[in-house]
Amino acid sequence: MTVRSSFVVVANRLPVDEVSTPEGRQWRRSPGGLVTALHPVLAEHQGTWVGWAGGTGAAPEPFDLEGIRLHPVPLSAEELERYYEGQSNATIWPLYHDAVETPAYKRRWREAYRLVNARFAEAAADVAAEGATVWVQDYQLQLVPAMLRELRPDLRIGFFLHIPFPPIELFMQMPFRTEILRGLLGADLVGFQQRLAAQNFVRLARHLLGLRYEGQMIQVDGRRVKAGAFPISIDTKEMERMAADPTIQARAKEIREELGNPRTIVLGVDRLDYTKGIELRLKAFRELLADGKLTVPDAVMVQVATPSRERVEHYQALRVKVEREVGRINGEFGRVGVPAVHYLHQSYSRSELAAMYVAADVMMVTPLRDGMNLVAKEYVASRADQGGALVLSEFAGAATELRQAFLCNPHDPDAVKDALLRAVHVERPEARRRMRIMQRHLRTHDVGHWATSFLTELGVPDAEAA
Ligand SMILES: O=P(O)(O)OC[C@H]1O[C@@H](O)[C@H](O)[C@@H](O)[C@@H]1O
Repeated sequence: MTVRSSFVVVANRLPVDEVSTPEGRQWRRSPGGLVTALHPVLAEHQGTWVGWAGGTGAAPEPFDLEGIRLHPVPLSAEELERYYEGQSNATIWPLYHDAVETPAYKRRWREAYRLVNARFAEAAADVAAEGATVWVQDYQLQLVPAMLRELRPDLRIGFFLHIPFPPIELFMQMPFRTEILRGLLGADLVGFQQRLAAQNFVRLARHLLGLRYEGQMIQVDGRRVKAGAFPISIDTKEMERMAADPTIQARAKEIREELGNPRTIVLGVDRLDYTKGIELRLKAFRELLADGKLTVPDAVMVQVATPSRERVEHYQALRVKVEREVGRINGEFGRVGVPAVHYLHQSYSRSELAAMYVAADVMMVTPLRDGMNLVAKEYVASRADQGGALVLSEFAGAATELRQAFLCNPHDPDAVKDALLRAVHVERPEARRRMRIMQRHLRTHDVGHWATSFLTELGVPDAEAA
């Protein structure tokens, strides 16, 4: 029997991982910030999360986990290739990130995207109670709001885009641009990470459909659709607590020792994605070694590059480039047993990452374009000792809030080198001052604050539960 909920989240992925235990395969809640933020609201409303459970073929039956109903949506192998790897991650992802890699446009990908979006919309329509609130997440599901409204005009529908929303000139490249825009306009509230992105959206509605707007309110088919900025954040308290844990602190010390107790550890933690600016960061480090401004083993770099979207061509090409650069740096500047760059193409647990944050003197977050970048926020929250320094690209959404970071333009190699050197040599009191201000901001602007602001704006009565 289908359980109906008054609060439904729809996202490409379910917030669960399948793990092997002695009792067999089991589902575990994944540690992401989004599910942490939404858990109280979901639990309070006997909420349902609609999403893909990973894998292809038949989906598991709906199940309950820690007070949330999980409703899996199936994807066939062909849909995985066309909807997820193709349209979502080889068309929309690069286009929305300033086309830093060339987007590919394929009709069969679009068709699969339509079909899969319709499947998600139908699943949401099935599980939503009369008058329920449905919150649709991210670029993989931009057609869902309009499809869902068509099926269920009684629902209150919110949409949040976690990645950037491009300026009109770029968006206009998209072959089915009107359909995407109409899809988003099916929501009552469309949320973005940045004010500029919300402005891009309302201007696009006028440009493409001739719709009138006032401020952030668009008039469409006799309805009002509101756009707004809601910068996402992390579970600050949980990050602070984890980083302060004695076992994490001990592990951080151990990491420093394993690296040979260098004076400066420079850290990068990213999905291996071409938007993240991993190569330009490596290049900046190499040039500083070549200039003699940094030396091995006084300074070492650790780059975690989590495997991601590995069957998509641009990602395969990036891996080759990054690994070539790492090899070049180690070849030129490493010694036996003392590499200059420790490159880790692996996934790490949250606790190991927390220990790396605590161990690092300088964190480098240098995306060419990023909706927010939560790694930057996690690093700041993890430094209860107010040590460390953050180098941050101006093109990460986080730069709007973390103004005390060492900000740089990632397109300018000299600016990246300069920011890195300033972060390496910053005086302790100045570094502490910067960290303190950023930490204060994150304590009030955590992921719970994000969810509450969005849901309150959407008109959910007891959104404070978030
Ligand atoms: O789900 P993927 O393709 O592994 O990527 C990880 C995440 O990357 C984020 O940046 C996207 O906004 C998410 O929607 C996505 O889930």
